[in-house]
Amino acid sequence: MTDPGTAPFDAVMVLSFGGPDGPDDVMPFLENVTRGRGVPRERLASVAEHYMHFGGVSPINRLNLDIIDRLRTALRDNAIDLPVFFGNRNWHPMVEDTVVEMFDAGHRRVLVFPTSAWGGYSGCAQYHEDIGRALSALAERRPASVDDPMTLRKLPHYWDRPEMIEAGADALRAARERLPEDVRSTARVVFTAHSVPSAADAVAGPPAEGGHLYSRQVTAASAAVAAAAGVDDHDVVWQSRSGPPQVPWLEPDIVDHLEAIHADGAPGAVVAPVGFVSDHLEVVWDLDTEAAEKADELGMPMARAATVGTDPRYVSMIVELIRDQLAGASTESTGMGCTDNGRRCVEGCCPLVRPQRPS
Ligand SMILES: CC1=C(CCC(=O)O)c2cc3nc(cc4[nH]c(cc5[nH]c(cc1n2)c(C)c5CCC(=O)O)c(CCC(=O)O)c4C)C(CCC(=O)O)=C3C
Ligand SMILES: [Fe+2]
Repeated sequence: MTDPGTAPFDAVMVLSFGGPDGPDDVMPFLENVTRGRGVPRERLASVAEHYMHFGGVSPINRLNLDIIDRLRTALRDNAIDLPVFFGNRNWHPMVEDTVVEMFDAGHRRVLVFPTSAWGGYSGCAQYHEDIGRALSALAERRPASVDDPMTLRKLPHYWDRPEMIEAGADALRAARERLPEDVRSTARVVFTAHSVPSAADAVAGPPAEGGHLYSRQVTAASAAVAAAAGVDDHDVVWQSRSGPPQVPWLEPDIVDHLEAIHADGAPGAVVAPVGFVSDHLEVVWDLDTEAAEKADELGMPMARAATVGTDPRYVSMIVELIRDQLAGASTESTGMGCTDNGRRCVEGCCPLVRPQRPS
């Protein structure tokens, strides 16, 4: 038998968040997402409403299937003969089922591409946990896997890859071109990413680095995209906060921020969703609906930049990440976020912080 530590990789799994495929899926999906994590009932009901505006269907599954389709083509074009599987944290196909399916098909060394580019609990550690949970399910459902184990290697954070920065910069320029001509050069450029509890961000990253890994990465990605697009000045804001209102999350919120820059005299805004790779619900609801309505109400022209997932460079980047591994990269040499079988990147990094309710 080949040593499982050195055998070549034999499959790829795209690991994502998941989303409902119809109205009956919405509540069970939301219950999976929150799994006992202090999200108030009212917030769930209002998020369910957002999904219901789109017939109870999140665009995320279709968008991921499209990325997978293009990835299969790109692997074939690069003579990389690896099948691509799909698994999710919160909705079907569930990662637990996909890992059993891969095992049954004979795969033992799998590269896992997460649809989050980031560090932090929600962007990285929780994907490691998904892998760990799927391996526990495998051990229960396929006892033979204990003696014939699988290795699932999560690929590293990729927010800083040149393909991401260049695709983001082109999307930003294209959005600016869609604004009325008289505000194009003076519109405020605003980058946005998913908010997280401030306490979670404070402990994100290797303990020795002083935390805030996620917000530091989002800030650095925004600066790099702005520079590549020739933008001198920009803001970084947050969106889609959840949790009880008394618990602090990263601020300012995009909608409040539009009011603030309008009051400050901004003649228009370009909103760039740097935190997301595709136009899933957080983008089409929180930006294209809520933020766009606010901009309308203020009479301030706003253009939303495309997410990078549709850019061919996104899929080229995935191929490069895979190629590095096929060339023998180790988890240590690969960069932060890359570990096997759900291990944390660094001892004690990115712990789950339970929301503290004020006493
Ligand atoms: C950092 C981050 C990313 C980016 C990294 C990544 O891409 O992974 C992200 C992505 C996404 N978040 C998404 C949806 C939701 N996030 C929620 C809740 C939460 N997100 C959080 C953080 C993040 N989330 C946090 C700290 C919570 C609080 C509760 C908890 O700790 O779990 C809830 C529950 C209801 C609510 O509270 O809003 C929903 C429905 C969708 C799918 C949209 C679709 O269906 O198209 C996607 C891609
Ligand atoms: Fe989220």
